[in-house]
Amino acid sequence: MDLTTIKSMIRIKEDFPKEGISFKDITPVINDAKAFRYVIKKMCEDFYGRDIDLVVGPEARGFIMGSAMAYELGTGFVPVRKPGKLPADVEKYEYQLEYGMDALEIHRDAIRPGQRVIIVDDLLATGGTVSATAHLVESLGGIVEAFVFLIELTELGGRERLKNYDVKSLVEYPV
Ligand SMILES: O=P(O)(O)OC[C@H]1O[C@H](OP(=O)(O)OP(=O)(O)O)[C@H](O)[C@@H]1O
Ligand SMILES: Nc1ncnc2[nH]cnc12
Repeated sequence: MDLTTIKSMIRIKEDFPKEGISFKDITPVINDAKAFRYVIKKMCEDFYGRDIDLVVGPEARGFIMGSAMAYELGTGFVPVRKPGKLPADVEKYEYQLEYGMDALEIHRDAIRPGQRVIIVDDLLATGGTVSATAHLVESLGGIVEAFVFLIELTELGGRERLKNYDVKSLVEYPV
C-alpha cells in the first residue's frame, strides 16, 4: 500500500452536496481493510511513543479516523458534536460560516487541564471545524499538540488558519 494508491481510492464527486463542491469521499478507503489500516498507521506515525493523552475528533468523519487513531495510539477518544447531542454538561463554541453561524460542543469533563491532545478529521478545508474544536479543547485547559488529516484542500486557507500549530496531512488536492 502507498499514498498514490490511497489517492486513487478517494472517490471524487463533483457538485456534491451542492453545485461547485468537488467532494472527496473517503468511504472506499475505509471500506478496504488494508487501506484503512495503512492510513491510520500513517496518520499515527509521528505520535508513537509521544506523551499524547487523548485524540479529539469532530462529528462525523472525525469520529471514524479519530477513534481508530486513539485505539492505535492507546489513548482515549473525545467526540466533538453538533449542539444538543451530548448528554452531560457541555462547553459550546459558536463560529461564523460563510453564510450564518454554526456551533460545536464538548463534554466539560472530557479533558483535564494540561492533557495533551491531537485533533483529527478526515479533511481540512477552510479549517473552521478544527479551529472551533481547538477552541473547545483549549477552553478546558487541554494542549493541542497537532492536527492530523487524511486529506488537505490546499487552496482553502486551512493551514494558514492553523499557522500556530503543527499540521499533518497525507494527501493533497487544491480544492
Ligand atoms: O475545514 P472545514 O471548512 O471546516 O471543512 C472540513 C469539515 O467538513 C466536513 O464535515 P461536514 O461539515 O461535511 O460534516 P460531516 O462530517 O458531519 O458530514 C469534513 O469532514 C470536515 O469536518
Ligand atoms: N470538498 C470536500 N469534500 C469532502 N468533505 C468536505 N468538507 C469540506 N469540503 C469538503
